[in-house]
Amino acid sequence: MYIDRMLLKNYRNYSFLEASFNNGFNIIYGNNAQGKTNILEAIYLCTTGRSHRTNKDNELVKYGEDKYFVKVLFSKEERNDNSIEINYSKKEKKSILINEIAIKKIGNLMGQLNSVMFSPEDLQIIKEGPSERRRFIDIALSQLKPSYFYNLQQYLRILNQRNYLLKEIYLRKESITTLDVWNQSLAETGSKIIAERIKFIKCLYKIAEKYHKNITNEKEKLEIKYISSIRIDPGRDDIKNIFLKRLEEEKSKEIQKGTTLVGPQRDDLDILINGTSLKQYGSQGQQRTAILSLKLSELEIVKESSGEYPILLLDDVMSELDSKRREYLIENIKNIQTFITCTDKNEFIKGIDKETCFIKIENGKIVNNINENEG
Ligand SMILES: Nc1ncnc2c1ncn2[C@@H]1O[C@H](COP(=O)(O)OP(=O)(O)OP(=O)(O)O)[C@@H](O)[C@H]1O
Repeated sequence: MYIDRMLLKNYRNYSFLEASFNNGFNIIYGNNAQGKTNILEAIYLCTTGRSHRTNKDNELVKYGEDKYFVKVLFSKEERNDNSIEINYSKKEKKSILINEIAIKKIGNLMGQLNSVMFSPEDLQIIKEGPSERRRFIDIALSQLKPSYFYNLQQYLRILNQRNYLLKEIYLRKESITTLDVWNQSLAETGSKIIAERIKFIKCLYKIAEKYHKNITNEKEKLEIKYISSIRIDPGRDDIKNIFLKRLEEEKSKEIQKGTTLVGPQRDDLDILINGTSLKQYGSQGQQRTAILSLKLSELEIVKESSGEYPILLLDDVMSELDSKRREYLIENIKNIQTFITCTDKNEFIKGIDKETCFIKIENGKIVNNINENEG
């Protein structure tokens, strides 16, 4: 799949933008703070319905305006005139249209236009707390499987209600009579989420391990394990029953604390290099290589499951990688439409041997849009 054209109105620092892209590399270059990332953000918005930088649509509206408009026109194998349009006004709700038809739920957007974003902030997946790692899995899986997205939304609703009930039980003991019903719903939905995550991480690990081995000349072995707070033995245990058992075990502690202590909202990933924790002992370079391997495997998983590569968004990452890793990345994304932001376009000319579109951005405007073949 690839994006042919994009339109923006009053989005971030763009009053109006109309841009055409090619199916290969699109290099968006210019000085700092000119609006390069804003273009990638708008593409990402059309794939997930949310910005990768903020949850607040207000922030996306150009200063002094009260609504924004984003539209991308894209081709897929089965149809080449698809469109996604997002309209947001500070006074009304956000509306999303797929092929000119408004969708009722944001979940309908998932899987329409897939993208993988790779930016320096992705290091947080390794460096920060578990919520960053869960976010990574949830975004990837929601695009792959809209049913996962719906389950997750439902799970979060049940979790909120159950947490509310736990607080109430602490004050009024008799409220405990309804806890079992909530436990059943929580375990039913939560076990599906855990099962999907385990399956996804298994696939991701299998592919990422190979990439990592190649990049490091077989010196490093990358391992990724799903660590569940309900302490299951992946593939062997009946997740729902173990979940219910763990809720029973934690019951009095949960009532004391007024919150649910086990479930997918508490799970994490263990990422290891040669058997030791990458977060604790890995160098910045090793962490970057691991992220590169993860992102490359994500591309493969989307291709395997949907039949088409997603769009790749590389925000400022090229300058963070050494030349060997940069060449490895370029070599492995040859058949993927890629958007690259950078300050110096000459940095990339070496190694890019297919048609490349260079787009120079200055203060929220395209100052050229040339399709060049730099050979
Ligand atoms: N809602 C908004 N309205 C108007 N301008 C905005 C809005 N939000 C951000 N900006 C402006 O957009 C610019 C930043 O855009 P962006 O993040 O795309 O920069 P960039 O070109 O990728 O820069 P860098 O190379 O530093 O990463 C800044 O000038 C900022 O003031």
